[in-house]
Amino acid sequence: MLFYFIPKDTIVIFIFWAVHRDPNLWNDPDSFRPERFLSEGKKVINGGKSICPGVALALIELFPYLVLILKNSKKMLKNINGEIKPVVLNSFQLFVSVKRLNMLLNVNPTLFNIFCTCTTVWLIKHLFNFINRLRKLPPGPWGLPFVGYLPFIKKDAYIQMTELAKKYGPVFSFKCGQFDVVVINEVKAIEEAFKNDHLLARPTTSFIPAFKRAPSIIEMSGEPWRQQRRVALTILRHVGLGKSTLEEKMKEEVRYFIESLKSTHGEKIDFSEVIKSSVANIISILLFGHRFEYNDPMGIEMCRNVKQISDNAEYFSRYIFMPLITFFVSLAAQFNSELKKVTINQRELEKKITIEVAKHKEKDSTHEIEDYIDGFLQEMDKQKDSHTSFNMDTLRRNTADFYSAGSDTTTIVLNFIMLYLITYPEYQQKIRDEIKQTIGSERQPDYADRNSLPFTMAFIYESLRMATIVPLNAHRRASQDTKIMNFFIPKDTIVILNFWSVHRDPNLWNDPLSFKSERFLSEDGTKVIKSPNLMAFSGGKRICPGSTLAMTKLFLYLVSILQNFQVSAPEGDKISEEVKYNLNRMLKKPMKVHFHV
Ligand code: HEM
Repeated sequence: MLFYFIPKDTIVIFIFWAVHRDPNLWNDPDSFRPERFLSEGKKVINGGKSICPGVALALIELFPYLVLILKNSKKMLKNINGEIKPVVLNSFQLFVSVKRLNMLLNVNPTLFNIFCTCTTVWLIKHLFNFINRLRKLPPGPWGLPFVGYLPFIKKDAYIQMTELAKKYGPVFSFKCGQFDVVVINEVKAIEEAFKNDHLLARPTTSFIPAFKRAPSIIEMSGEPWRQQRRVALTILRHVGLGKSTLEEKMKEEVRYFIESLKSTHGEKIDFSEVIKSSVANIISILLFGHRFEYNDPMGIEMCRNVKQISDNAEYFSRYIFMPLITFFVSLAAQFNSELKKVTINQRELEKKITIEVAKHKEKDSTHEIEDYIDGFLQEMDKQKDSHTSFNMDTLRRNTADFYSAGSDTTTIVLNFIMLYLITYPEYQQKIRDEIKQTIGSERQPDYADRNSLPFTMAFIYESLRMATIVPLNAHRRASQDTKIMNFFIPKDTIVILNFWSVHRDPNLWNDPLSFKSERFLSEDGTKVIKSPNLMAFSGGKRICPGSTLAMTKLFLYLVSILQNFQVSAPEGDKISEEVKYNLNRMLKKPMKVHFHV
């Protein structure tokens, strides 16, 4: 520094006094003159990396005290000999001044003392926690008092988080509302998080404030979540998940869908509208034991409810960080149209599920388990404990969650797949050729055909990477103090896994912004390679339980569509690639598509 050598471990003392009294820096440095800070003044607070972490808070706390005292100070300072005198207050004098203020305000002195003591204790505790938190947590951006970084979170939060990771490193943190939030980016850190059992819990808030009292399987934590997930997977496997019996029913559904496309005779249609009822039917079979005709009002209404929830859930990304204001948010629902629509549609969806549950309860008690509702009702009979989470509320909420998660996500990905087929016609042709050579045009595809359709599978993987429809995962919560990459994560911190940062990482993918199916193929193009860096369904013990079902659906729909049709945008139309991000990342505008035989 300034050409002086400072050996390692030397104790370094900064003499701020010398700077603050330097006549070369301050005109008349011994005089008290606030004006010097009004225009080209100098800073009096130490800067650099070791800046006191309490600066912001210290300023916030000093400001109201100063204003409060000076609001009433004229009398106080004049008291001595009738003229205003400059005073320097140390903390004791400040305390005495506050007491004098009490006299001036004419408040009960005991109450006033209690108030001042409580406020001081609260401020000291707050300051202590604040500094302690800063010392322990991973680095990250500053926010405002109380709300933290919340007001600065942008609509495309996943892009913002990826940018922040470039500045602060793969594990960074910020305060958001009442919570500390840790964002985990990059493949190594996320893989470590997948293996960490202390990061399996969810935030204590509900997706929708009005439904807070009965959490669903997606919202649950700890033992109730473990039990619900184990029982749900057992029932779903029992009724066909991952078995050929369900695949046959799925193929039947795909046949109905292809027939409905044929009946359009090449007219342009809104693909997102027609696909959603068919995709929802597959999860309906698992949950309710039956599908709905495409013109059945109940099926149409349920799909509409899910779409409305998904389209209006933008408020959620902000609300989740402020559970303390749940009550006010619930009240605000009367006025907030987005939250109101989500609440109303969730209620309507659950009402229809209640009707299905009632029909199931009428069945003969000795019947076979045919679907999720049957299995859950039977589990309720077994679990008589009054604290059990196997009750009617949870049944209704879980069924709604499975119905939404099982239909909306797959529909969103299929919309992206249509977009990529139209945008890259050379890929569309390559898939069609692959189908022609292996399956032909007569036989309906099975999921087992994926082994002889490597390019088609590579196209699906690349679509999942490019679309990354759940870029910031469903938020997790640290159930215990823990560490990731040696960074401390305190209990109850909200933990966000940033899959977008992995799927766009140039160190993992060559030219990550371009759509290139070949990246998932072996060099000779004969084998598909499923990269561990593709995290579309998350990972670890809380991985999406519907991943195999989703992959089967994506494969069967894509192959059946291209076996029967050529897909294109209507002449003169440019399909919009604009996306929006609510709970999921999805295409913003409906897509009109031509299906030519
Ligand atoms: C392409 C389609 C899909 C994608 C991209 C997807 C993605 C995800 C992701 C990222 C999670 C969060 C996991 C975590 O917390 O780490 C999740 C959870 C979940 N998914 Fe999926 N999913 C899809 C399809 C499905 C389907 C078809 C079902 C129906 C069975 C389903 C049911 C669920 C459920 C119930 C959860 C909550 C699991 C829990 O909290 O334990 N998903 N999904």
